[in-house]
Amino acid sequence: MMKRMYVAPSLLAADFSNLGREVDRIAQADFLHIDIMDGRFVPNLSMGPQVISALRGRSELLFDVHLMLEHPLPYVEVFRHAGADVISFHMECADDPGALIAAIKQSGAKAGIAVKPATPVERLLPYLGELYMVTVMTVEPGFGGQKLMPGPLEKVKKLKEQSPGLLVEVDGGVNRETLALCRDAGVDVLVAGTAIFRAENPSEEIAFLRGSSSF
Ligand SMILES: O=C(CO)[C@H](O)[C@H](O)COP(=O)(O)O
Ligand SMILES: [Fe+2]
Repeated sequence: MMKRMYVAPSLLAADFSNLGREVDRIAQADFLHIDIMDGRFVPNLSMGPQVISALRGRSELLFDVHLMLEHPLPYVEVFRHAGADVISFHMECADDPGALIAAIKQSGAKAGIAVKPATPVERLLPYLGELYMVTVMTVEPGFGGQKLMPGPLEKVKKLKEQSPGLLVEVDGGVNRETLALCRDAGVDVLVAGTAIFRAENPSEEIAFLRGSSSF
């Protein structure tokens, strides 16, 4: 029996002139992945809390907010208030990961940590017991539409061995072609922007990635 994976379409690849309608097109997903970029930690800017607030009334999906911010702490409460269910920050810019996890939990959200492709998984180990999710980046953060790097998938295996109950998400370049690599590594949550939002039929892509379809 194939493991059923969770699917998190990444809003970054949606048609920004029609975000409400775009969210309706992926209503049968599990999470909505929302990339927040500050132009400092990553060389790109994306969107702010207003977009999340605007979509919150339109969607019942769990909002999985991926903060690519150099200084995330002051924004935890802001994004929770806007409607985030899961808030993940980057290990590479966390002076005090314990304090960030505590702030996210205090806000009422579930806590996650994301890691860039070159960041060793060992840096996460002290925090695994406190986390709902770890996001393993399979591209350099900053842009959608890149090619998946297989190397970081080794981290997924290690994380699942250490902490079987933790949700391990992969982010970057996930599509029909790279799905098997992710599945073999033991991934729980697939982020897919381009593959889902640029598809003619996003529902079909979601079902295919999830493993509940025999396309
Ligand atoms: O965090 C991200 C980029 O920093 C995005 O979530 C990611 O790139 C998803 O887009 P795609 O599926 O098109 O690769
Ligand atoms: Fe992301």
